[in-house]
Amino acid sequence: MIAPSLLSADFARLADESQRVADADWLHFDVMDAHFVPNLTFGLPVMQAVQAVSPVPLDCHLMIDAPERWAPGYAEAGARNVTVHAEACTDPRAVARDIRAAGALAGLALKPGTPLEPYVEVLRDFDTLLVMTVEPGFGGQEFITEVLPKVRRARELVGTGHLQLFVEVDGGINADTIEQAAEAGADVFVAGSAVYGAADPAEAIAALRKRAAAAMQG
Ligand SMILES: O=C(CO)[C@H](O)[C@H](O)COP(=O)(O)O
Ligand SMILES: [Fe+2]
Repeated sequence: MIAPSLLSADFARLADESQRVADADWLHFDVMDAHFVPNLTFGLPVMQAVQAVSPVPLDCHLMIDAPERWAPGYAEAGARNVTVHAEACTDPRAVARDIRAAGALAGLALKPGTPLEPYVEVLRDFDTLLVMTVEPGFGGQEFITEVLPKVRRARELVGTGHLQLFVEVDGGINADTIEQAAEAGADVFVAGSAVYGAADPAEAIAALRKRAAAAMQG
């Protein structure tokens, strides 16, 4: 699945920008609070406004402190998937339960330096694992190749049936890096600048999808 990130869209035209990626699978919505990450974007009221007009289901990535307080609201508003950061949660299982009870898929995100192993059992209660391939906070950064073993390990755990979840990668995904991520086992690809920075976002999505599918078959 390809999930363009609105972080790289024109914030003054969010309705149009969601229409421009109507062929995408999920529309990635990066919530930043200037505490968990050193940047501030948008929150629940803006998400509700986008949700009302978007032709694509929303994938909310909450880069915020105290996600337990806010995550269920995004699910209640109609998000398809709501992801919280492991580093910000005191009880990730409880957050997953609340997100699912409110009707969305539940995701757990790991920063590049956060290991997977301590979260393997917790992830049995989640639907999505978001592996950050840049330090969270900004779009347009370079893909961190060193994170790929974490993607491989997650795919292995899904392959053996220990986990059942989407393996999503976020940060620095473009026509080149998407192949490495797909080969390592990712199946959801967030792309901000590679989609919204392209002259034709629909074409960019199709090209990314094609490259990922070819790499996955290989
Ligand atoms: O979570 C994020 C940053 O914290 C964004 O989703 C991500 O950076 C997408 O932007 P790009 O594809 O330009 O790297
Ligand atoms: Fe994100």
